[in-house]
Amino acid sequence: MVKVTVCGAAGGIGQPLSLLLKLNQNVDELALFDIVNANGVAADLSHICSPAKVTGHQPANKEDKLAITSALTNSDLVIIPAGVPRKPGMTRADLFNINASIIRDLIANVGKTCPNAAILIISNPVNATVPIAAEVLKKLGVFNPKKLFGVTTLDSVRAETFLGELINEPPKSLKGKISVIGGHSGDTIVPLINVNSTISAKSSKITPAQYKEFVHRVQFGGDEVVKAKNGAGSATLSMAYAGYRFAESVLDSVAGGQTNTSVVPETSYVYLPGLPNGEELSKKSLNGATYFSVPVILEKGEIKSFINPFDSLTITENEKQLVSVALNGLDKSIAQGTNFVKGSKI
Ligand SMILES: NC(=O)c1ccc[n+]([C@@H]2O[C@H](COP(=O)([O-])OP(=O)(O)OC[C@H]3O[C@@H](n4cnc5c(N)ncnc54)[C@H](O)[C@@H]3O)[C@@H](O)[C@H]2O)c1
Ligand SMILES: O=C(O)C[C@H](O)C(=O)O
Repeated sequence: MVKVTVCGAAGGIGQPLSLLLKLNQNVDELALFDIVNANGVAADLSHICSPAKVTGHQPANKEDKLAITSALTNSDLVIIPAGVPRKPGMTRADLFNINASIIRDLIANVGKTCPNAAILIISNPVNATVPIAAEVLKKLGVFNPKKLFGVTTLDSVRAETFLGELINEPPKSLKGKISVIGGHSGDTIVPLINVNSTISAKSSKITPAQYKEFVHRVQFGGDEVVKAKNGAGSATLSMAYAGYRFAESVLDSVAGGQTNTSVVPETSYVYLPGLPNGEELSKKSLNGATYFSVPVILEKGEIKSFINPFDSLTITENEKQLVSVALNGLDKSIAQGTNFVKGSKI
């Protein structure tokens, strides 16, 4: 019996993401929580003839705690795209003031109601909302670093698409052959295109200008969408696809035990000191950074191990330089998220 809860289910990401989850044959119950329209979205999806039973959970007023509790009770996987998106001219960091408290409060409910669930954080700024979630769970004494995931899959999806266009490869064949590590905003996002020899050989044919443009598009792909939507929000449909792709890996690992070796690891922004060999990676190659996105191997809904990108001899000096820039930006966001919870009552 697998229960998945989506918090923010009526939003631009929440609705298409919930649709994709409704189609997943491994899901027995899909609980949709939102402060608006959760019941409407649930009624709509419930008519689809797939196995998952869909339930809507919408608080009657600000004091109503029953809706979130019923949405989370017995949940195995909680996915959170709740919060505000960017408008043109904003950075993801500008969302902190509103989204930090939304994540803090939702995670406090997760920690109290379904502390063993795997948690996928989509809400921005991911670089800070994941540390917020970790600190809340630590305060509650239920933090399991193997089950807290910042969703950065959209960066991988973009890298596969944009590099595929450049080197004339179907993007599908690039899955797992390039890694996007670091964080999820601007120059904290670091695409590595040399981790696979076949791709590296093809990529070596692109010009330095094309490579520079590729890195920029991966780092600032979100801005392209924000600009094109012109005030109507940020990426929703590509994000629903990406969020589902990551959720599907988690669900596969729940259903099948260890991820099949033919299944490619997805990258996620995680708390390194809580993972086997994570502290070593952090100290040796990341100046002690505590949160970083790395390709993770899953087993039974949690991280079994991760792939250390620095073990690959193919990582270039240029890519190492991108990592050092990323670490500066990450430091500030991690401290901001951590300090926010220190001053909060949970
Ligand atoms: N990780 C990524 O790669 C990525 C990609 C795209 C967007 N995002 C982020 O995802 C978030 C959501 O984006 P969107 O376009 O779906 O926004 P949206 O405004 O369309 O939807 C957000 C939903 O969250 C709900 N919500 C607000 N407060 C809530 C609360 N306390 N509890 C439950 N639900 C609540 C709103 O009612 C709304 O339905 C934004 O922060 C955005 O920046 C992240
Ligand atoms: O750009 C945004 O604000 C949304 C998201 O993080 C994205 O990368 O598309």
